Amino acid sequence: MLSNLRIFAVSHQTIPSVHVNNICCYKVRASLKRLKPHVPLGRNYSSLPGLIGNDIKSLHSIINPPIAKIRNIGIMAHIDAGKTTTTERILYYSGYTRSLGDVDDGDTVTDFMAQERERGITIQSAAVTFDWKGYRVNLIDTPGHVDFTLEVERCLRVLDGAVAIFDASAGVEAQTLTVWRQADKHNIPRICFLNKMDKTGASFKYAVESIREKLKAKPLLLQLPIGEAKTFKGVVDVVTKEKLLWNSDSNDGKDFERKPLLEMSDPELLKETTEARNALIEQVADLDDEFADLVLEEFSENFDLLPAEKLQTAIHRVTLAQTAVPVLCGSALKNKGIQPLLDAVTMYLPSPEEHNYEFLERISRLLLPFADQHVEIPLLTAGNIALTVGLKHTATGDTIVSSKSSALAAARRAEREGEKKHKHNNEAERVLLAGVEIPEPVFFCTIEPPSVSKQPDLEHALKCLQREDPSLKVRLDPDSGQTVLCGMGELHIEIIHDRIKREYGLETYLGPLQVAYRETILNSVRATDTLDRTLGDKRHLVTVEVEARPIETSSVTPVIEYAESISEGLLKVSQEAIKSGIHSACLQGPLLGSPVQDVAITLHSLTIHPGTSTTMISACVSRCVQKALKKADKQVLEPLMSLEVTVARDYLSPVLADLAQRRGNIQEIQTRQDNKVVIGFVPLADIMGYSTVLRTLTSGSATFALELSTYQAMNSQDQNTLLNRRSGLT
Ligand SMILES: Nc1nc2c(ncn2[C@@H]2O[C@H](COP(=O)(O)OP(=O)(O)OP(=O)(O)O)[C@@H](O)[C@H]2O)c(=O)[nH]1
Repeated sequence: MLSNLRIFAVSHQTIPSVHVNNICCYKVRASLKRLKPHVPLGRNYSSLPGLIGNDIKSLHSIINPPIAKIRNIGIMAHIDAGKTTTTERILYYSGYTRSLGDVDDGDTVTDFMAQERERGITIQSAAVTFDWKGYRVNLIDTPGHVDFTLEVERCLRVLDGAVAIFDASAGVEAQTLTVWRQADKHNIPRICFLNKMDKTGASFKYAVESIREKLKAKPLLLQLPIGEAKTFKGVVDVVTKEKLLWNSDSNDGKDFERKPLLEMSDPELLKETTEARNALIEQVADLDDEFADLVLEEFSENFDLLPAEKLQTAIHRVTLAQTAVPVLCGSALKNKGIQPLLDAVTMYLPSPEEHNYEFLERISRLLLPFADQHVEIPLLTAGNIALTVGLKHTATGDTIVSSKSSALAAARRAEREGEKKHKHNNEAERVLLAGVEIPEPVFFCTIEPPSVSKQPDLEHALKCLQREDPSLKVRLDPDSGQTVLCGMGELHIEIIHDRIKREYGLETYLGPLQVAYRETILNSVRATDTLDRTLGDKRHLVTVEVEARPIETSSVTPVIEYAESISEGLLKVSQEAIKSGIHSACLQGPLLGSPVQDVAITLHSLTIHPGTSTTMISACVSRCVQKALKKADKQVLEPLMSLEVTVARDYLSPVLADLAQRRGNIQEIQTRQDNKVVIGFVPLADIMGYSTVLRTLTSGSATFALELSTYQAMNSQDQNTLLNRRSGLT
């Protein structure tokens, strides 16, 4: 019986059907050979868990661990904070790989897409499974680049907890804020890991402060670093008052020394740790009444007598309640601090039964993931993460349930509990449960197959990629008939292009990358239209009057209103047709053919000759709305991006001068260690290809993060230049 199964759709090659027993080893082995191109060079298949030879037995033990011993967690962070490196260390220390993968050498387990290996970045989330001290951990490594923010969000939906990784020399960065907000939205308890403690400029204090200030979170300091930057050699466990030192001679970090802090050998460190522990106890007591009672009743005289386990249990509760976040530190690259991080994952993050889910779900074919390798499994108990294949109509963000009636029951329950928003929707809509929020694409470009005969193959490839990645939008240009790709950023579209080539064997041609503008109207206008057509012996006759007026919504979905004079009976038969006519008209504005935002359409009158088809009603309404939009005063809106550039002091001036030329609006310049952080806004049209320019300007020392902030009105001069360029006048 499957229950509480959360679906996390990824496109992977599946392996032939296998049952988990020894007889099937050969089959697994054969399929792994077929998957060989994905397996990192220099890595041994036998290092993959539970898939080979004798190791296959271990799958029995890991498939069905008790639910309390399962942790479904994600790793999330700003780009380059070290998620993949940390994941590699985790897999190594938990015994699931026999060598340490390195992003810089392109041989990690979780970055298994060719593009990830080549670029040293994570694009697609990878799921891996391993055991740690009797716990089963399902872990998802998510991308840090802002172009793949949807990928992060779809992972968060299936997780019970997350580890947020920070670069200790940078603290909270732009994308950390985004993923933190996403985790807030999905109520995911977190622990923080301050990575790169070995790096020049690393500062535990600075990073903790930035968590407090920028994330508005309460950090619980469970560790203190021993040394910083070049001198970093270990951590102090504040809860147990022990020091953990990694032997600098042992380069894989497997062995380390854990010793109680003693007055004789470490008087200073002991004093500092005792103070930190007392502060931690007070902080947790403030947040947890049960713990406060315990401390007051039994240990108020001497906090030293409070057993570590009592404090750990209270920290677990506080973490689950999300009133504070445990903070740990280390250096994944230098192999320090990873084992205590794993202990903290099992100790403080929730098991699936502690994370409240509404539904029980059932599905027929399941695969146990290990990055790009899978084993089909016969069943799965509650609380696990698995992959499923072959679902034809299911896309990322959907919730799969056992039956419509259970979904309706769940929806009714949600409604009773206050989610009234579905109340007025029809039944089909009510069974749709909370999905992932799909960000609006800001770039588009045309894509063409090498020959017309390959068009169906291209359509198939795009359909598959879209199901996996809903932030990729595909549409047909009605004028040219060309296929248009809409995506989150330059890198996003580049990767899609590359994947079509590598995974579907199709060489395609991309047109120039263009900014996705929008349009709006500035005044109210009315228009009337009549459609009178006879097809065969049937007359289709519609007369309609609409009014278009500007409103403030920041949405491309038009608000639709009906005048009181329109009878309910008429609306009943034609409402869907009217809606679709209005929507299609607003998808292509009169200025640039871009979506129209911030507009309300009122239907003032409608007469329909009996026998008129709904298609004709829709066509007439659409034409009439387009007429009205054309008559109005119009305005182009352009995407305004929020930008954060981190740059060494010496390069600040050229970066600022360059941004000024790009219509950049600088809001603030912060100091972060030896770096300056420039925060501001810049129109997307002026920031295309910025990574190359920034690299040249700063000799590769700067990084930046870009995110859609809003759509803003263009000034008339810029708008005219754009319109002239589009119409071929300049
Ligand atoms: N000094 C130092 N460098 C590190 C550490 N961890 C990772 N790095 C380096 O930081 C860079 C980024 O590491 P990744 O592990 O790819 O980071 P990521 O967060 O997975 O990156 P994305 O997936 O692209 O967001 C690489 O060059 C790593 O070698 C660390 O503890 N110390």
